[in-house]
Amino acid sequence: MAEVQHTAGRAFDAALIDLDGTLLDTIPDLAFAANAMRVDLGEAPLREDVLATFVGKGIENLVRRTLAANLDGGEVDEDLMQRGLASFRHHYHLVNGDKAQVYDGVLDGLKALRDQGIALAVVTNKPTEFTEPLLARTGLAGFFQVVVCGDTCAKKKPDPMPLLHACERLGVTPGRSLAIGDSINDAVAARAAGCRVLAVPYGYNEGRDVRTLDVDGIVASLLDAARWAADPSAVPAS
Ligand SMILES: O=C(O)COP(=O)(O)O
Ligand SMILES: [Mg+2]
Repeated sequence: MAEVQHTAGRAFDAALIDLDGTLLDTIPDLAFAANAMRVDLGEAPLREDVLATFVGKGIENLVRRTLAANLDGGEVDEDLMQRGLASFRHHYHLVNGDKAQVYDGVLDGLKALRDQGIALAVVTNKPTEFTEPLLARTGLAGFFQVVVCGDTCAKKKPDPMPLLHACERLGVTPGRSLAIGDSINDAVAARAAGCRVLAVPYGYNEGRDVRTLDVDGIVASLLDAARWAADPSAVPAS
C-alpha cells in the first residue's frame, strides 16, 4: 500500500473503533456471565484469564467455547448451545457494565480524533442488545455517529462487511478510514475492507500476541492512535 499522506491535510475521514478490549475492559462482566451459565448447566467455573481468550468472535462463539472449555469450540450439542445462550444472555443482561472500565487514553483519544474532524463509529461483534446499554452506561455513546454491532450485518468481523457498512453509513471511503482494534478479527476485517488499521496491545487477541497481527502499527492507547492519525512519524508505533 502507498504511504499515508499527511502533508496535504487530514488523512482520515473516519475512525472505526472496536469495543471489547479496545474502548472497554469488559472481561469481568463477560466472565461472570459465562461462569454463571456454566454453573446453571452443572459445570464448574473457568478461570477469568482463560475466558478472556474466548472473547472476540461474538456471543455465540463465547458461549460455544465456554461450554466446550476450549478455544476451538469443539462439538457442542445444539440443545446445550440453546440453553447456554439463554442462560448467558440472562446473566449478562444483569451485570453488563457493572465492572466495565474505560481504558486509559480512551476519552482523550476520542476527543483528539473528534478535534481532527474525524467521524467516529463503533464496530463491534457484541450484539446490539448489550452494546447500546453498555455505551450509554459508560458515557461513551455520545462520541459515536454510528454503531455497528455483531447482529447489524449478515456477517461479523473478521468479515469486512461491518466496517464497510459503517463507512457507508458515515458517507466515507474505506481508504480514508482508520480501524482501531485489539484482535485478529479487527485486523483481518480491516485489511479485507481496505482500511488502515492500528492495534492496541492491552485487549484480548484470543490469547495471541498482537505483534503477530498484520496491522499498520501497534499503539499503546487510543490517544496514541489519534496522534498517529494526525502524524504517523510522531508516534512510536511498533
Ligand atoms: O463480542 C465479542 O466477541 C467481541 O466484541 P468486539 O468486536 O467489540 O471486540
Ligand atoms: Mg475487541
